[in-house]
Amino acid sequence: MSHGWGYGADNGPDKWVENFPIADGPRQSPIDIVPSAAEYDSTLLPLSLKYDPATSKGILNSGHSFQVDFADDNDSSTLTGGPISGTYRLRQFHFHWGGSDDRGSEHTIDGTKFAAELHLVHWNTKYPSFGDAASQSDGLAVVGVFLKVGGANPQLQTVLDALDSIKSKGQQTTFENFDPTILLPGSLDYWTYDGSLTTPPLLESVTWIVLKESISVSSDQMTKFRSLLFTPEGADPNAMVDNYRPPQPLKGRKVRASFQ
Ligand SMILES: Cc1cc(C)cc(S(N)(=O)=O)c1
Ligand SMILES: [Zn+2]
Repeated sequence: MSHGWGYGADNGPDKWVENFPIADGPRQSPIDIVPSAAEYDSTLLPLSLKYDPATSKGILNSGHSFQVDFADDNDSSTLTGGPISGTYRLRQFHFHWGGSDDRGSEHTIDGTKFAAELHLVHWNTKYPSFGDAASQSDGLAVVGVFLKVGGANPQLQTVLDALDSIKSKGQQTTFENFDPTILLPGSLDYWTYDGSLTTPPLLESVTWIVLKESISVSSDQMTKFRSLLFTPEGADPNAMVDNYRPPQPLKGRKVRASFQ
């Protein structure tokens, strides 16, 4: 039984192309963002993120990260404006992080890694479902937010307090009445480019919207992320750390900025 993809030496990002040839595709993510090379686009609209806390459902250890899932059977929690057309519904958010504070983000800025990165995943309601949207070139929109080590983040702590209940792969618990807006920085200025999912199946269906302003996280809070396990209960424990893909070739893509 060949083991599935992961982030280890034998099944990590450099090996994914063996089972997912799109890994070498023309619009892969993440990328290194070079602000001086990004083009200000005055036609880009402000982001409009409208989330209803009543749509948050549960929190799950997926074995690759942890995610908070949202009810997406109506337009209660949506992304509109920004670089996208139409309405995209919030599906889930999750994080990527490192084994130490000097690494962990997927996107980088002028080669600088952050300790972690938050992804808020939305799907285009012109398609009937998330699954359908995920295979379409304009199917998904992911808002990325960098976590920079500094002062403790009280808003993040409410999420981290739930991690004791989902230590192992496959564990989940309820996580209700949570508004992810509280995780966002003060400014919604962003860079945007056409990319992909950053984990298999690496589908090239994502409009990436990476916020310029980071949110804070303390070193102690980073330790909490690292208390999770890649492995299910009863298996040899393998700490969930370094669950990030490194930047991929730009291959001629333009990165636009919503700000000057
Ligand atoms: C596989 C996968 C699924 C989802 C919903 C989101 C991602 S990511 N890391 O590109 O935001 C990856
Ligand atoms: Zn992600």
